[in-house]
Amino acid sequence: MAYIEIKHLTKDYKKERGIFDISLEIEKGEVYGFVGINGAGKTTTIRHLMGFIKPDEGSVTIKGLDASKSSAEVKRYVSYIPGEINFPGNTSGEEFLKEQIYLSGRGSWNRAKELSELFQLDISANVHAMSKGMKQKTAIVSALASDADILIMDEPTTGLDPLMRDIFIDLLKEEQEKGKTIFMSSHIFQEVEEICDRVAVIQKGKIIEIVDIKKIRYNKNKVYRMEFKSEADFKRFIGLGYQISKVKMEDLQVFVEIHDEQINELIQTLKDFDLVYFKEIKAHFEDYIAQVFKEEK
Ligand SMILES: Nc1ncnc2c1ncn2[C@@H]1O[C@H](COP(=O)(O)OP(=O)(O)OP(=O)(O)O)[C@@H](O)[C@H]1O
Repeated sequence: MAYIEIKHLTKDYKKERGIFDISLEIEKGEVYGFVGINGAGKTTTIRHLMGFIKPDEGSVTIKGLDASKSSAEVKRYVSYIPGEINFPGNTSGEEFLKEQIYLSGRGSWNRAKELSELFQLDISANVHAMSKGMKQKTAIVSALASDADILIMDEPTTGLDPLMRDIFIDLLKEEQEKGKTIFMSSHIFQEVEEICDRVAVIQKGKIIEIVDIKKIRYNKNKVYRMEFKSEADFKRFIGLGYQISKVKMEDLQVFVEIHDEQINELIQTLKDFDLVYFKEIKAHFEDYIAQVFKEEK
């Protein structure tokens, strides 16, 4: 059984709003991304994982426990960062962090202090007087200091500046090395590509694609872009029958799609041509997803 198992999860808010028949399996130690545009259904799904809402249909189990029926027990293993942070009580950041460690019965204050320094977070400030970014950092420090087995995070990088986002991403990589299981939503494709093993894409409440990031990173089908010196060479190359994904006539440029095994043959062929340049176009999750969204429309 998967560590986190979402089975046919449905919450119908009517007028095509909500989530519909979502099934995902997240394995132990996996960093799993959940991406989609605003209103796609990320928060609704995550709130089911935390047992905050009951599904109309389907189920969520975490370590075999029903997230809805055994929500208190599930919380013993899970640290959660909500999308909208509203701190209870009228305390300082420090008091809040200490209280969370006390209430959850796990984690360490030393680690919380260390993380606060890393994020340059002033924990003497009252949680209600904190800026959006400070609140986000406090929630992140609390989640990471708790040393939970599973991290569930709803758009955790919202409100962080690029430097802080990098620090956060590095910390997640450390958590992953410790064997933690991470499920995070995001609308920033670049960050999920950087740290996730797999990514599910949600659109209008439905999963439209589950992407194995390694397959994009180590895809054996590559795209090469080349520019020819003369129009004659440009035309002659096009006539050779290679799989051409795009041409830019005015620049005499050609984009060729080719499998790694054929690359030597292509290079041999090109010896007979005058080129301005030849380079590989790196495939990114963002491009891949743009294509998926285009096909879905
Ligand atoms: N309690 C609710 N009652 C009615 N509709 C709701 C409720 N909660 C969410 N929705 C609707 O369900 C859809 C999914 O919302 P959700 O908040 O899960 O999306 P999201 O992907 O998290 O978006 P965002 O990135 O904007 O937070 C939206 O159309 C939203 O308006």
